[in-house]
Amino acid sequence: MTDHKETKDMLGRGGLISVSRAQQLLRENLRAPVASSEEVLLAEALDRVLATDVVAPENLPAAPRSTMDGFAVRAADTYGASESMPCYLSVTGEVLMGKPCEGDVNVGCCHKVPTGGLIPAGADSVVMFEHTVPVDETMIEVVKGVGTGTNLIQSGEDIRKDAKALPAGHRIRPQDLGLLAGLGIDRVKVVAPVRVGILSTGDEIIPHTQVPKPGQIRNINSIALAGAVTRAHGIYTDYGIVSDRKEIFLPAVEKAIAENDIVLFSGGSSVGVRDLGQQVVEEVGPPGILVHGVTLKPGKPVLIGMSGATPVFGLPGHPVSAMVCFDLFVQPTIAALSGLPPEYGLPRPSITARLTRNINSAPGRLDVVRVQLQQTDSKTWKAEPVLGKSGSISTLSRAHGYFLIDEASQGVQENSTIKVFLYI
Ligand SMILES: Nc1nc2c(c(=O)[nH]1)N[C@H]1C(S)=C(S)[C@@H](COP(=O)(O)OP(=O)(O)OC[C@H]3O[C@@H](n4cnc5c(N)ncnc54)[C@H](O)[C@@H]3O)O[C@H]1N2
Ligand code: MOO
Repeated sequence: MTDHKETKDMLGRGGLISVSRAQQLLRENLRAPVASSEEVLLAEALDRVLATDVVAPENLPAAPRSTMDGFAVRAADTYGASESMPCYLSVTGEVLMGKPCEGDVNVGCCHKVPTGGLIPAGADSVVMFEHTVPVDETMIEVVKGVGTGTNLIQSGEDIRKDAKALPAGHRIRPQDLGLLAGLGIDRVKVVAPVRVGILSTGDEIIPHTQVPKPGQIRNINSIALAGAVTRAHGIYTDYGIVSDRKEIFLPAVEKAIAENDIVLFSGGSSVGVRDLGQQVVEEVGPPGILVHGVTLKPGKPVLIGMSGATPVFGLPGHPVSAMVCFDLFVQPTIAALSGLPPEYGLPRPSITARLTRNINSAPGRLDVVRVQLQQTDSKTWKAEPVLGKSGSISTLSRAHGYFLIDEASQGVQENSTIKVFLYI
C-alpha cells in the first residue's frame, strides 16, 4: 500500500521523496499491462509489442542452401586437395535458383550451385568457384579441399521448427519483421497500444496557432508531450487547454481517465493559489495521490496519482520540467502498461562523454543537466552543458541529451566522464 505520509507536501513539509522512491511507488501501484490485444499484419507490426510468444512453424531455412557460388560436392572427395595436388570432379548437374534439384551428387561428382541454391542430395558442402579451375565443360579441378558443411546453411540452422522465435513482451524491430517474414508469418498478436490523454491547464495558455495577448502563453506542452507519447509508442488524445477552475478541470480529467490508460496534465502541479492539480488527483482516487514533489531539478512539483488502475500525472507547467518528468515517470509507465519487461522502462540509450565545465548541484537532489554533444575524435564525445531555466524550451531543443547528478553529489568536475542519455 501507498505511504501517504511521506508524500503529502511538495515544499518539504513532510518531505519530498527521491526520484527512485517515486518510481518505485509508481511501479508498485501499476496494475497489469493493457489487457486487450489485436492481430495485425506484418506490414503494420513495426514497434508493436507481442502479446504472445511466436513459435517457428517450420525450419528456417526449410532445406540446406549454399552460401556461395560454386560447386556442391561430397567433402570427402576433396580432402587434401591443393594447388599442387588438385582433385578432379565431374560436373554432372546444375542447381537453378528457385528450382528443385535434379539428381544426386555421386562420389567423384559435383553440381554447379549459385549462392542461395539448394544443396542436392549426396552433397554435404560447397567449394567456391575461386577454388576451382575448369578443365572442360564436364570437369573441374578443386584446388582447395573443404570440410563437411562448408559454405552452406543447414535446414533449421537459422531457427528450428518449434523454437521460440520471439517472446511475448518483445517490441518488434525491423529485423524481427524479417525473421517473421522468413518463417511465413503474416499476422501477429500484439498488445493494444497504451492510450494517453493529454490536457494542459492554465487560463493564460492559448493554442499555439493564436497570437498571445499580454499575459498569454502559447501552448508548448500539449504538442511536445504528444510527440513524447508517440516516441514512447503510445497513442494520444489531446483534450486541449482546460481552464484552471475546478468545475471545468475536474470533469475534463475524469473524462480523460474514462477514455485512456494514462492521463497527463501539465500546469497546476505546484502550490499557487490556483494550482488545482493536487486537489484533482486526490479526488479522482482512490488511491489518489501517490507522490507530490520529488528531489529533482527540474521537475520538483510533479504529481503522480492513480484513479483506480489509471495512472494520472500532473506534470509541472514549465516545459522543460514537464518533458523531464515525462522521461523519468511517464515513459516507463507506458512501457510497463505495454507489457514490456522492466529494462525497456529505462529512459533512453546512452553514451559516455567528457564534461566541458564544472557543474554544481545541491546535495540531496537529482539534477537533470541538458548537454550538447560534440565528437572530438573517433572515440570521444565532449558534453557541453546547456544552461537555462526550466521555462526555456529552446534549451531542451538545443540539447542532444542529458546527464544526471545524483542526490549524493555536490556537482561534477570538468573533464569527468559522464553518461549522457540521448534525445533521439
Ligand atoms: N512558491 C513556489 N512556487 C513554485 C515552486 C515552489 O516550489 N514554490 N516550484 C516552481 C517550479 S520548480 C515549477 S516547475 C513550477 C510548476 O508550476 P505548475 O506545475 O503549478 O505550473 P503553472 O504554475 O501552471 O505553470 C508554470 C509555468 O509554466 C507555464 N506553462 C504552463 N503550462 C504550459 C503550457 N502548456 N505550455 C507552455 N507553458 C506552460 C506557465 O505559463 C508558467 O509560466 O512552479 C514553480 N513555482
Ligand atoms: O522544478 Mo521546476 O520543475 O525547476 O522548474
